This record gives sequence, structure tokens and C-alpha cells, in this order.
Amino acid sequence: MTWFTSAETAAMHRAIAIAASPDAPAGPNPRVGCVILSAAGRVLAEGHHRGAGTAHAEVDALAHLAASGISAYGTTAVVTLEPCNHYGRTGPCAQALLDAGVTDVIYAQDDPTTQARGGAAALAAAGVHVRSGLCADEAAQLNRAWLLAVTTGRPMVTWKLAATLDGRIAAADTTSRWITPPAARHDAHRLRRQCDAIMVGTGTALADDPALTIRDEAGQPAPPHLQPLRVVVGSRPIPSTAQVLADDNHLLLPDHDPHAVLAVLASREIRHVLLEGGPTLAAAFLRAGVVDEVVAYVAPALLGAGPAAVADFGVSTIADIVRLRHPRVQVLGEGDDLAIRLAGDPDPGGPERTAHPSPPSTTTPRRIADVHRNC
Ligand SMILES: NC(=O)C1=CN([C@@H]2O[C@H](COP(=O)(O)OP(=O)(O)OC[C@H]3O[C@@H](n4cnc5c(N)ncnc54)[C@H](OP(=O)(O)O)[C@@H]3O)[C@@H](O)[C@H]2O)C=CC1
Ligand SMILES: Nc1c(N[C@@H]2O[C@H](COP(=O)(O)O)[C@@H](O)[C@H]2O)[nH]c(=O)[nH]c1=O
Repeated sequence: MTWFTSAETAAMHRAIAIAASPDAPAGPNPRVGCVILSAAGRVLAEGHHRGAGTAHAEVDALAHLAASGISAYGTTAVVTLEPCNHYGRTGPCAQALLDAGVTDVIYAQDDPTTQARGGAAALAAAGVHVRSGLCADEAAQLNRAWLLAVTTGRPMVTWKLAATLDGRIAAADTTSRWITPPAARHDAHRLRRQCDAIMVGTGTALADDPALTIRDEAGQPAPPHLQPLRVVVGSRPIPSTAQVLADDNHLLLPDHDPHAVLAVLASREIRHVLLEGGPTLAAAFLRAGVVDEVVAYVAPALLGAGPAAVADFGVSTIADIVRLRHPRVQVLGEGDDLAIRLAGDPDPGGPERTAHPSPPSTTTPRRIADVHRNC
């Protein structure tokens, strides 16, 4: 059994928090944070990864430590992911920790990739005291999309919908903006920010002419390098004036096979795709068993007619109902302008679905004197 001190546990909480900083954009790499502790458990420096091609968290933290004139000799590096052991866009972190003189390394979870794993073994072989598993569930949740993508070979799919109380996503004449109030739409833009691609079917592209961009609460778009790839699936042509075609950061995929669509996105290092409808495309992805998460914004409103949130995807009897696991509920907005955000992971119960990292438990951390086994 591995034990951790309260200072080490607090450092790991901090490392997870900084790994999720707003300047750590979605992209091909995992989110990683690192905190460096003195032998007495005092925080000396911290760092995090800011996306592909930039310094890894350990190197960022070591650079901050060096900048403050403190030697890394005899320190403990607390990292959210096993230090890498390869030359990718940057050098191996295991070697950087060794070169700096770090004597203890604690990491939350193993790196599952064949290219980068092995840092723990390399460090241990060089005499570094290595421990792992601290806050492993929280760290896995932080990188849920990345872990799913690198272990399954396809991007994680989050299906987002905005529906009325009677489960409709548009009126009978196909108009749908807006069903949900501003607070819910702002939340949807925060969701877009976590994804590398936003995808709709041609039906939605033709009916709504969506922009599919990340915008702030004042409607200002995020800088181009932070905008996700816009993807339209289907064979019908889209008018050249369509907003999704506004710049080169888009992809038109005539293929109807969700697996083929995801394979194309995976080849472009897309780790997390937001499926924003409509009901026909969502049904195809559900039927194919490739929806990993559903985020539904439900407004206190009624339409009585118009398309349902999702088309028929093969459920004909109640025994086959698709329930959401780990459901999470939030109220957004207030007064007449509120909406419910209901999120969860579809569980068709079929054997074809693979196990994915679960969200962290909501139980209070267990404390025994000054030592902790986990978060
Ligand atoms: N409130 C909300 O959250 C949302 C509402 N909407 C509303 O939904 C309506 C549009 O719905 P819908 O027409 O269903 O739009 P979709 O975006 O689901 O597009 C449907 C099209 O997707 C293409 N397609 C790709 N793969 C498949 C597949 N495996 N099976 C079938 N079709 C596939 C087909 O295009 P092709 O024929 O060109 O090959 C099909 O016609 C609009 O009124 C819009 O406002 C849309 C999104 C979200
Ligand atoms: N109607 C509706 C939504 N609709 C979704 O938003 C898309 C428009 O994106 P954009 O042009 O970038 O603002 C649209 O095509 C559809 O996918 N979303 C919501 O949060 N609430 C709503 O009431």
C-alpha cells in the first residue's frame, strides 16, 4: 500500500487544478500539472502544460524553480501524469527531472501511450523514489477525452442538445433559436471550449446556418488558434455563403458511417468532438454506440410539435431504454430565464461498449493523521 502525506495530497490537488487552467487549450496532448515540494513539504514551484509544442508541466515547473534561484536537488515532483520518456515535440521529462536532481516523484496515473510511457521505470532505475496512484480518479477525469482517444483510437463524443420540456429541439417550421436562455448558451460555449471539433449534420447546417465558433458572453469570438474545427457530416451541398465555411478551419464529410467519420477526425489528432445535432446525426451516433457523454440543456418551455431531440435509433421496447450513468444536474440562470443542465454517459448496457474512466467520487477525502492513501 502506498501512502502520501497531506502536503503531497494538497500538491496533487493543486497540480490537477493548474493542469485545467484556461490557457491549457483542448488539443492532441493531455492536460498536465506539476508542483515541486521541498523535503519539508513546502511548495517551491509549479508548472503546467499549455498545449502541443510547449513545455511539459515538469519542465515548466523546473524552469520556474530555476528562475527563483532554488536548486531542485532533493525535491519532490508531484505530477498528474507519469513523466514522459520520449522525444516528441519536446524532450523527455523523466530525464529533465533526473538532470535537475529531483529525488522523489509522485504521479497520479500511468501514461497509457506506447510512445511516452516508461518514465516511472526510467526514474526508478536511476534511483529516484517513485510513487503513483495519488488522486488517480480525479486525474483520469481531467483527461477523460484524451485517455479515451489514445486507448480506443477514436475521439470522445459529447452530444449536446437544447430541448423544451416536451423534448423538442425545433419548432415545426424548423426554427429553433433560441430554445434555451443566455445562461445555458454561455455554458454551451464553455463546453465548446473543451473540444477540438464541433460537428453537425447537413440538416442543421442548412436549417440554422450555425457559426459553430467559441464566443464569449459579449458575443466576441475567441482567437482563431483556439477555435475548434467545424465539421459538417452529410452529402448535400452547403451554400458557399454558409458561416461554417467562413475560413479554412472546417471539414465537410459526405460519409454517413459514424465510425468512418471518427476515423477521419482521429487522423487529424482530434481527441474530443462535440456533436451538436441535429436529431438525425445524433441518432446515427447513438445507434453506432459512439456517444460517450450527453449534455442536455432543458428549458421550461413547450412546443407541442416539431422534431424530437433524437430520431429513432433502434429502441423499440422499454427494456432497451438508454439511461445516463453518473447523471449530473445543474440549474443555469434564474427566474423565467433558467434552464436545467443534465449530463451523463449513455449506457445501452450492450457488451460492445468499452469501459471508460469514471468521474471522481463525491465522498469526502479520508484522513488518517498526516498520511493519505488517496484523494
Ligand atoms: N436545439 C438543438 O439542440 C438543435 C436543433 N437542431 C434543429 O434540428 C433540425 C435539423 O435536424 P436534422 O435534419 O435531423 O439535422 P442533422 O443535422 O441531423 O442532419 C441530418 C443529415 O445528416 C446527414 N447524415 C450524416 N450521417 C448520417 C447517417 N448515418 N444517417 C442519416 N443521415 C446522416 C444526412 O445528410 P445528407 O442527406 O446531406 O447526406 C442527413 O440528412 C433543425 O431544425 C435545427 O434547428 C439542430 C441541432 C441542435
Ligand atoms: N437552438 C439552440 C441551440 N442550437 C445549436 O446551436 C447551433 C448554433 O450555433 P451558433 O450559430 O454558433 O450560435 C445550432 O445549429 C444548433 O446546433 N443551442 C443552444 O444552446 N440553445 C438553443 O436554443
